[in-house]
Amino acid sequence: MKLVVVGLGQAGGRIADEFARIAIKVRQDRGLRIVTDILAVNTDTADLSSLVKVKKDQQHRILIGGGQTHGHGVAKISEMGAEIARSEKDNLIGIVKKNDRFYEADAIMLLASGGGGTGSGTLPVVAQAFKESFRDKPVYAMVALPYEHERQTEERAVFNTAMCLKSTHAVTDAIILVDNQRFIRKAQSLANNFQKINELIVAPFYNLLAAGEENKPKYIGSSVLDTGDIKETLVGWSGIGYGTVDVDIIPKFRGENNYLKKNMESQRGLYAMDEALAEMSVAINPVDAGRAALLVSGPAKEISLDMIADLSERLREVAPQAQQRMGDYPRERGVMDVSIIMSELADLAILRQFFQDSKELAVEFKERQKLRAVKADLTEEAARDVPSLLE
Ligand SMILES: Nc1nc2c(ncn2[C@@H]2O[C@H](COP(=O)(O)OP(=O)(O)OP(=O)(O)O)[C@@H](O)[C@H]2O)c(=O)[nH]1
Repeated sequence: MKLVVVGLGQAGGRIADEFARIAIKVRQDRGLRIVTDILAVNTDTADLSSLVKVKKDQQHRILIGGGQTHGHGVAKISEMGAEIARSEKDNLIGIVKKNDRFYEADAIMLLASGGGGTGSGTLPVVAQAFKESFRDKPVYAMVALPYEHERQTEERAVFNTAMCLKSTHAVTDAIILVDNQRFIRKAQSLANNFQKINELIVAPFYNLLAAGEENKPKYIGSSVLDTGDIKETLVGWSGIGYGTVDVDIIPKFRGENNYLKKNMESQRGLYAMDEALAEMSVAINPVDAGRAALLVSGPAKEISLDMIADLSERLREVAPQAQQRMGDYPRERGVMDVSIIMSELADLAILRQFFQDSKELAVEFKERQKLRAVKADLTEEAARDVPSLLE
């Protein structure tokens, strides 16, 4: 599968940069193309300059709203991000279309954080514009949700996220939710290490995108998870998970007993699958998933039909209502990994929390505004009889 990747705002740009890194790696290591173009769009010049892999020209690092922000961002005001995007959308559509390989792209992936102002505000507006202009390509969004401490202390982060999610859901084919907090559960030191978090976020896409593009017969699995499968799976609220196991962690069976040998192979796959489920990008209830896709990748010798059947059975157990798609990709060396997409999720507690909190915040913001207006009137009243120095 080939994507046009567009990162919006600082987080979006950095995640796009990570997509650029893996795209280069897939091209070098496997001779495959998984993206047709990667753009970073921002209201902040410094954020654009700090990227590493996204091409440096103005057609790839795109400054928008320079007239309003003078290149300094929108300071968390997502309404301003949205307004800027409305005036720049035709320009962005033009840039995306101009790329020679655009016709090869299977879908568009937009990336942003929910908590800032540029990414959260521009995302729904750009998604809607792309959806209307590029009718044959699905538009997906990936949204990084704020950390727990930001949810507790930064009202704007909650409010922006809720507005962004509600609006983006209305105009995209799927939203992949990425809860930043889940990526620091294991190691608190990751809190300030966005590069590492972004690597973890993007890791599942390496094989998921490459598997369907593979053209060498020996690397084509018995069941290919191709672009059509991913498009059929990615619908509505979605999460993504990735698990990996060292092939040597469960020693190879060297005896003659085929049953035990197969059993050990399956154990490796199941181990990686359990990790992928435990490490989903957002807390989900898999029982609630309407669609699921699983890709297992590993050395050809280690992937058997029995193992795929076992993984499929486990997936059926954990997500019994999901329309299931499975694939194998005999490519990796030394490791076996499993990538999982869970989609069409209806029961997401974290979403309800964002919407509920921001509903209360909206009321509070109005109250505060009223109070400020009353106080301003009182001050003006008090100043009325003071002589002015101006003519
Ligand atoms: N996953 C991830 N999250 C990030 C990254 N950088 C910032 N964030 C999160 O994104 C939110 C802040 O949004 P930014 O993307 O920095 O803001 P912006 O969209 O550029 O908007 P403004 O700065 O207001 O113009 C916070 O919740 C951060 O925790 C990143 O590289 N990766």
